[in-house]
Formats: sequence, C-alpha cells, structure tokens
Amino acid sequence: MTQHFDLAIIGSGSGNSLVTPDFDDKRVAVIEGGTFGGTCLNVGCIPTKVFVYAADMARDVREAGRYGVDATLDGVRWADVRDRVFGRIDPISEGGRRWRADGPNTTALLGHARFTGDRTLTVDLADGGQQTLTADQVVVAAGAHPVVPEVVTESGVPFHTSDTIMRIDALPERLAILGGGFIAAEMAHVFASFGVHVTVVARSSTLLRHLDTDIAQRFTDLAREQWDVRTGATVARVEPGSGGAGVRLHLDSSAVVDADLLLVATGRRPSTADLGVEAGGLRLLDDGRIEVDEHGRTSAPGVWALGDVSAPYQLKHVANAEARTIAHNLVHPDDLRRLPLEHVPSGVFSHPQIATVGLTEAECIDQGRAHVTKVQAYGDTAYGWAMEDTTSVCKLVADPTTGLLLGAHLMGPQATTLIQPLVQGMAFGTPVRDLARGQYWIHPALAEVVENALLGLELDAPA
Ligand SMILES: Cc1cc2nc3c(=O)[nH]c(=O)nc-3n(C[C@H](O)[C@H](O)[C@H](O)COP(=O)(O)OP(=O)(O)OC[C@H]3O[C@@H](n4cnc5c(N)ncnc54)[C@H](O)[C@@H]3O)c2cc1C
Ligand SMILES: NC(=O)c1ccc[n+]([C@@H]2O[C@H](COP(=O)([O-])OP(=O)(O)OC[C@H]3O[C@@H](n4cnc5c(N)ncnc54)[C@H](O)[C@@H]3O)[C@@H](O)[C@H]2O)c1
Repeated sequence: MTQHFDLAIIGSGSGNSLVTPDFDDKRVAVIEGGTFGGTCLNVGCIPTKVFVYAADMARDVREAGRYGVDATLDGVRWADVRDRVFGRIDPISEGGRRWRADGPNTTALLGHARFTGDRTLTVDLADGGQQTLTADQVVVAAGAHPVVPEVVTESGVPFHTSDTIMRIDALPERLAILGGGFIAAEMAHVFASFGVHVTVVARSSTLLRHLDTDIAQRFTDLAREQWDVRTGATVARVEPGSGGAGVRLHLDSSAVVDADLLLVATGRRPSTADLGVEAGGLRLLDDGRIEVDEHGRTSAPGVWALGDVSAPYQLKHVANAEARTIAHNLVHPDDLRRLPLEHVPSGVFSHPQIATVGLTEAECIDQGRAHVTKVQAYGDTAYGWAMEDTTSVCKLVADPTTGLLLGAHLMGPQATTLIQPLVQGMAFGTPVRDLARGQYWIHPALAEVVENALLGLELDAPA
C-alpha cells in the first residue's frame, strides 16, 4: 500500500536534522539504506578525529625529547582506541534510528530508496519487503560514497576504504594508501603515528593538490619525512603479496609497493547511481552531483537536495548549513534563503594540520586579481619558539586596495582553530586593519602568528 507523507528525506546524515519543530504536526519519513546517522557520525569526521587525537598524542610522546622531556612510547592499544571510538558512536547511531522509528510524527524506513515517479519513492527494505510512498516534498540527502579505481576492483585483491579501515582487528605492519587527498593525509598520520610503515601513492606531484601551492609543497616535503611518499605515481597493476598475503602494487615507473593492507582513498562520488533520478525528474551535473538552484531546489518541483549529493564541497559543516537553509525553505516558500556557499573553510587533520579558506595565490593570479600575500612563520613568534617550530606557516592573501582578506592558508599546530578569526573576518567583511588592530590578541599566545601575518600584509592603507 502506498503511504503518503508531508516530507520524505532520503538519507539520515544531515538530512536527519531537517525534522525541526516546524514539522511537529506533519508526517515525516526518514529513509536510510546504510547505517543510521550517515557518514560523518559512523565512518567520517567523528571517528577519524578520535583516531587523529590519539595519533597526535603518540607523536607528542615520541617528540617530547626535543623539549628536554624524555619519554618513550610503550605501545598503542589499537583495539582499545577502536573500541573507545565505536563504543561511543554505535549507540548514538542506534539511538538516532530508534528516535525516528518511535517518534510521534516520524517513520524510519530502513532500506534503499529510488524515485519511481514525481515525488514517488520505492524503498527496498532491508528486511526484504518493499514500500512505496509519496510525499508533498522530498529532500535528497543521500551523500557520497568511496570511488575505487578499476585497477583495484578488477584485481580481486582485498582492499579497505575509509568505510572499513577504522574497524580492523589489529594494526598491520605495512599500509599502502592509494590517493593523495584528505583521507590519505589523515589516515597516513594516524597509522604512521601508531607505528605502521605507511606508503602513500599519489598521482599528482604534491599531496593535497587542491591547496595553495606553497602549502601543498611544504606539506608534501614534511610528509616525505614521515611516510614513504610516491608522487606522480600511477598504479598499473595490483596483485596479492608474496605467498598470497597482503598486496603488491606495481607502479607505472616499474617500482613496486608491498603492504599488508591497502587503503583506497581516491575520492567520493555523489550517491545517485541507483536513485532513479530520471524517474524523479532530477537533473545531474557532469560531475554526478544533483543540480540544485541557489535555494536547494532540484529540477523536479517539490524535490530538494543537500550535502555531498549536490554541494560543491564534501564537508559536514556545509551539509549541516545547507540542511538548516532547506529546513527553513521547506516551510517558508515565500521567503526562500540561499544556500550558504561563501567563505567555506576546511581543515585537514594530518601532521601537520592544515586549514584553508578563500582564494589561493594561484587562483588570484589566474583570475587576474590584484593581491598581496604574507607568509608568517610560527617560529617567528614567541609561542612558536616555545614549540621549537621550524616548519609551520600562516599565509594570507589580501586585496591591497579594499584591504579585505581574500584567503587564508595555515599549516601547523592548531591550524583549524587559529583560522577561525580569519573566517569570521571574511564572512563579516572586516578589513585587515580592523582584524589586526581593532581587537586585542593575547600575548604570547599562538594566535600572534595570525596577528603578525595580518600586520605583515602590505596594503595601500597599512594596518
Ligand atoms: C573518512 C572521512 C572523514 C571526514 N572528515 C570530515 C571532517 O573532518 N570534516 C568535514 O567537514 N567533513 C568530513 N568528511 C565529509 C563529511 O563526512 C561529509 O561531507 C558529510 O557527512 C556529508 O553529509 P550528508 O548528509 O550529505 O551525507 P551522509 O552523511 O553521507 O548521509 C547520506 C546517507 O544517505 C544514505 N543513502 C544514500 N543513498 C540512499 C538511498 N538511495 N536510499 C536510502 N538511503 C540512502 C547513506 O547510507 C547515508 O547514510 C569526512 C568524510 C570521510 C569519508
Ligand atoms: N578533514 C576533512 O574535512 C575531511 C577528511 C576526509 C574526507 N573529507 C571529504 O571527503 C572527500 C573524499 O576524500 P578523499 O581523500 O577520498 O578525496 P580527495 O578528493 O580529497 O582526494 C582524492 C585523491 O585521489 C586521487 N585519485 C583520484 N582518482 C584516482 C585514481 N584513479 N588513481 C589514483 N589516485 C586517484 C586524487 O588525485 C586525489 O589525490 C574529500 O574531498 C573531502 O571533501 C574531508
């Protein structure tokens, strides 16, 4: 029997937060084909950062001798770290599922949904049944999933993605990571800090090539000191390791990489393949995302999309912000808000940590924009001395005429926290002069790196 809902949501990640009090008197279906709570909670931001924190701790112990504090790392109890992570997350996921299943106005449908007509969905339920439903409004919040190159899938050799690597039973001796982006950088840090020999195989000439060129190059140089980094490398063939255990990657350079485990981190594709987008009247962009307008409306009337399935950034804070906007738009058709896609920052929780917002120097050059830059070393501030830092930087890009920041790119301890006043300055249009001089910066906090970078920008009207 077809059920009718006021709102049907595909995906329980950021989609789950659409059920605001505005829907208290409405019927809402939340449909989830995987683990309730989505990527960030179960296999993404949250578990990775718990591992990263433990990895940072292990590194700090190893490096304590630099500061005259002798310490040795006695060991890493992988199973304890893993169980601490999932012992916390799994109950949250299950609680979220129950909350929706038992909610007064919500129904949780566990299964894969696809459009079979205008605002009509058929759900292949996990328990074997099938449910068809219609809804006045549908939100597609189906996220993205890992892409695995054919050279790996066709080899038949077992591999991990970020969906599985965090639940392994024991640390391997050697881990090969294919890809040079966010996940590769974070996982290489985690496993190497825990004592695993990590090899990163990346196609591009630097890791994290989406970053400012200076930062990407500096990061890659530091990565080479920690991990076996093969840049400009393509995997030509994958086969089992000797004796059938592990994996052997043959690179196009004819070099080989032997490892006990393979982690594939070669990007994530919007989950639209089995979504029945044609039947639902949804148009896709060339890169596979669902096309949405500035308010989050798809090409199908009454159907909205948010997060990784449609957004230009695969970031949780973007998915959340879009969910807040669409939660408003669903109930205020005459007062639509725009998706907030300006000044989007991101962080890479690797070693070193990286944070970035706005334009890179190269983008300014490409766009022919007048700009000035300042690279401020952490090591030239008092707290940087305390840290014996020789590699960390805050690089700013600004418009010399307007005196506004165009971009900020930090690499080093606490980069993801230090960048926040700069994100705020850009979001509120605060001139560099006011950011630098219009407020106190605590002395001798690490934030003086940011203060000095602002003061060092050579603007037409100096700070
Ligand atoms: C390892 C890793 C680390 C990350 N770390 C960070 C970080 O530190 N900071 C950050 O900002 N971002 C991070 N991200 C990205 C972040 O997790 C995503 O941007 C965010 O979770 C996307 O949210 P979403 O709601 O769009 O999709 P998801 O949370 O992926 O939710 C989509 C849900 O829809 C379900 N679904 C899909 N298709 C269907 C269907 N047809 N029927 C029913 N259900 C369906 C899926 O099972 C899934 O549960 C990380 C990602 C990964 C993989
Ligand atoms: N801290 C964070 O915010 C965080 C952490 C993890 C993931 N994420 C999000 O998840 C997304 C996915 O992460 P990711 O690291 O998988 O993707 P990514 O886009 O960051 O990096 C993908 C890497 O794989 C390489 N690659 C692509 N196809 C390849 C192929 N066929 N063979 C070899 N290399 C190939 C690319 O050159 C790139 O280096 C990120 O883009 C990011 O938006 C965010």
